Amino acid sequence: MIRFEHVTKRYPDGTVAVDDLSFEVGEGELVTLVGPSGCGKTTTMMMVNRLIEPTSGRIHVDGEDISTVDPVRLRRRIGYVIQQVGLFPHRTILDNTATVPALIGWKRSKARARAAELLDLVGLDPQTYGSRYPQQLSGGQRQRVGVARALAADPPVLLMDEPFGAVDPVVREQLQDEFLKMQARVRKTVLLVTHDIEEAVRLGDRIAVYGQGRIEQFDTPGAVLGTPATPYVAEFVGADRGLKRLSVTEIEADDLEEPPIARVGEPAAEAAARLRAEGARWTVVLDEAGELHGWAGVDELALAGDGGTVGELAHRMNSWVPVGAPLKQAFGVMLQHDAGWVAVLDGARFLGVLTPAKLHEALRRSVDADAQGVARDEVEFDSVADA
Ligand SMILES: Nc1ncnc2c1ncn2[C@@H]1O[C@H](COP(=O)(O)OP(=O)(O)OP(=O)(O)O)[C@@H](O)[C@H]1O
Repeated sequence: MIRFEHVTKRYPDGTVAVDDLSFEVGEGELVTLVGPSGCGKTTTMMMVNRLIEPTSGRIHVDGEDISTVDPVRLRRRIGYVIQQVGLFPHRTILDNTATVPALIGWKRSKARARAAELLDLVGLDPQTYGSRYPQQLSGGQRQRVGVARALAADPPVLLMDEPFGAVDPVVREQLQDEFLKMQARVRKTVLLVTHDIEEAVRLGDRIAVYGQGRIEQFDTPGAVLGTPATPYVAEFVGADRGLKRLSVTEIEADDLEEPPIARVGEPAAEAAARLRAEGARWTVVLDEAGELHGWAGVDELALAGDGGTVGELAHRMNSWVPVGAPLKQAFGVMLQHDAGWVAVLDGARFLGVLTPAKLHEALRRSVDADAQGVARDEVEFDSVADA
């Protein structure tokens, strides 16, 4: 459906962005182009709709050599989704979505009916969102409109350049899921650019892993992850394997540290003196049942004077996760709340805290356990703290 034959692109300054590239995307197939910044992915994609012309080689779309096709006519057959979305700010969502059908001369009522259908397809109720303007939508919703608009003229081919790049990871996963469901229905021939191997693996029927201007491996996700064709691919995929492991390694009670603890009913000044003697600067605050109440700074407790209790001075603790949650969740919470540690709870009961050092240790244990074929708690491990 899309075929590259010995395609090279040399920019006027001499940069060879794409070097003798040959590959094919089958009809209804979704191929992801993945690789580091500057390796030529976007250049590859933009040659398909002739926003960039190759220096040499041929590109066929649907059996036709595209250098012989009028670019405007060509682009009607090719939907294009980009990260910045590029919606018209003064047009409603419905009109934005109907842009292409209107351009190619559909009647206004037909174009709008089609736009409503597509908004529905990407999970936006046209009654609710159709009359809004782009700035009245969230980033994720705008991305969906971008996809709906690209599909409006029902093109057989879809080019997507980092289509989910501008949204947070949670919304991103949602959009990816929805897109996959939609693709199962509409079966477009899709070329999707991403720098994220996880996204490439999730979405692609096949993946093209780019090195500098060339494809290092073009295969199914399983083959790319399982049997990387070159050391470069192994490294590219491997760097991310550790991160993927964060998603599958659960927090265990053994991973936790015991922080300084104060009880809600304890007089603040007394607690401060005790904690200072231990060298602590902050404390976790628990109630009588051992449940998490919050945290407090030792200096704040010291300033409270007579009569104040720890409970009165405690702050609410937002950075916590349940035991058994993946390490990735703990890491996410740490970043979200800019916290140096997260509390780990079993139900409401406080178990301990996970620090970045402990998180790293748990991750290494999990990797070593796999390598040695043993359980995680059997791994002999020299931590940095022991050195
Ligand atoms: N108009 C241009 N003139 C000269 N060099 C260019 C031009 N456009 C891109 N390049 C260069 O071509 C190479 C490939 O760029 P391209 O945008 O295709 O990479 P990419 O893999 O899509 O990167 P990213 O993920 O950062 O978007 C880069 O070295 C880039 O600097």
